[in-house]
Amino acid sequence: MVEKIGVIGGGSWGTALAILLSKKGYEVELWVRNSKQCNDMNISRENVKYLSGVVIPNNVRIIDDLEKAVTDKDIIVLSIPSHGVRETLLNSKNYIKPDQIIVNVAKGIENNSLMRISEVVKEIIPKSKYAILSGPSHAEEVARDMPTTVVTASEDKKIANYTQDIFMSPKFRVYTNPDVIGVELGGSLKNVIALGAGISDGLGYGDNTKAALMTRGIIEMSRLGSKMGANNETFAGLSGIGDLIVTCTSMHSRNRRAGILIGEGNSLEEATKSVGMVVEGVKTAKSAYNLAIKYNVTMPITKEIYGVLYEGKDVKNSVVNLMLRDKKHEMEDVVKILNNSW
Ligand SMILES: NC(=O)C1=CN([C@@H]2O[C@H](COP(=O)(O)OP(=O)(O)OC[C@H]3O[C@@H](n4cnc5c(N)ncnc54)[C@H](O)[C@@H]3O)[C@@H](O)[C@H]2O)C=CC1
Ligand SMILES: O=C(CO)COP(=O)(O)O
Repeated sequence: MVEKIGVIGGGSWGTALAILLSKKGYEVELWVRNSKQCNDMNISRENVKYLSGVVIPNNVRIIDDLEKAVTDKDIIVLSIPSHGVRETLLNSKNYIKPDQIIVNVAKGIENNSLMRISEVVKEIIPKSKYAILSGPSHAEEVARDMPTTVVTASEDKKIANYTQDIFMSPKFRVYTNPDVIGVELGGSLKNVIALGAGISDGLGYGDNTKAALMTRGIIEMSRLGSKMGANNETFAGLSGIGDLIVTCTSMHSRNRRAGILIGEGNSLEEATKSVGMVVEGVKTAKSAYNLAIKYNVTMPITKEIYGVLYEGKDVKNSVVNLMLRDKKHEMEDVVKILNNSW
């Protein structure tokens, strides 16, 4: 049986995944919200704005009709920015049936509700079959067939295994993990740390500083995850440290690039405008900051990034604040986290 797949969201990631899935022989429809962009993509067979230089195969049907894109699909891939997921699901829920599998690839946490995407999906389509696909996977490289590894998580093992089979290819290796909370949090929270890594680069700091941000960053991500019910080991995997590494070090990273611009003295608005694609870490910084308060978890890096983005804090003062915190035993938190006694 040929699987029918609707990829909802024609940004860089949706386009790259539509190409990957179409090469596997599935029937793929790619929904692009903007009609002009949809038309342009049909003419040029390229997503010039979000993924230039990559040919979109003719067997990917590019459409702007959301109803058609979700109707009768075996799988619906949600590849829109996290802040657009709720609205898009509300607009399409009447056409989605409970036996269709929803694979979310967005990495973010809602600002007002502080909900993860699985929770948003469950609220709007209560009986849906849900999986998340996440990990170190820049669209620019996946679309060019560069070896990439990711993880899919679902509460239902059968759905995780099915999603693994659907996406797996010789250049795209998919692992499974039952920990939906951990995989969702890892992919979302790493974007906040990546903004920090970019800011550090923009300030002219070096590899030592970035290594510090990444190492202490994964610790505070795990700390929050632990309180929210994630499995701590997940943060040592592809959706945790793996994605943190790629996002903090790659020039493809939208979050890191925005951070660099902020570190160089640009405003948040100037930075996001210049990147021109979704910088999920900006909104997630607000959600993570509020989750840290809600769960009474210490997240110093996230707190400083929030201060820079939303309270007009000077980035240099933030570095000073982080460096001059109270003295600590390095492994204290780690042992507690690993023992699940945090
Ligand atoms: N680009 C990448 O390499 C990867 C991105 N992701 C995640 O995938 C999600 C999508 O990211 P990208 O494709 O990079 O974004 P993008 O910035 O390349 O494109 C976003 C797309 O979503 C559309 N859009 C924007 N706001 C919308 C809304 N409110 N409702 C419906 N559609 C809307 C835009 O028109 C555009 O087509 C994000 O959560 C991102 O973190 C995950 C892995 C890799
Ligand atoms: O999550 C991503 C790659 O795994 C994409 O986000 P960035 O572009 O910020 O790295």
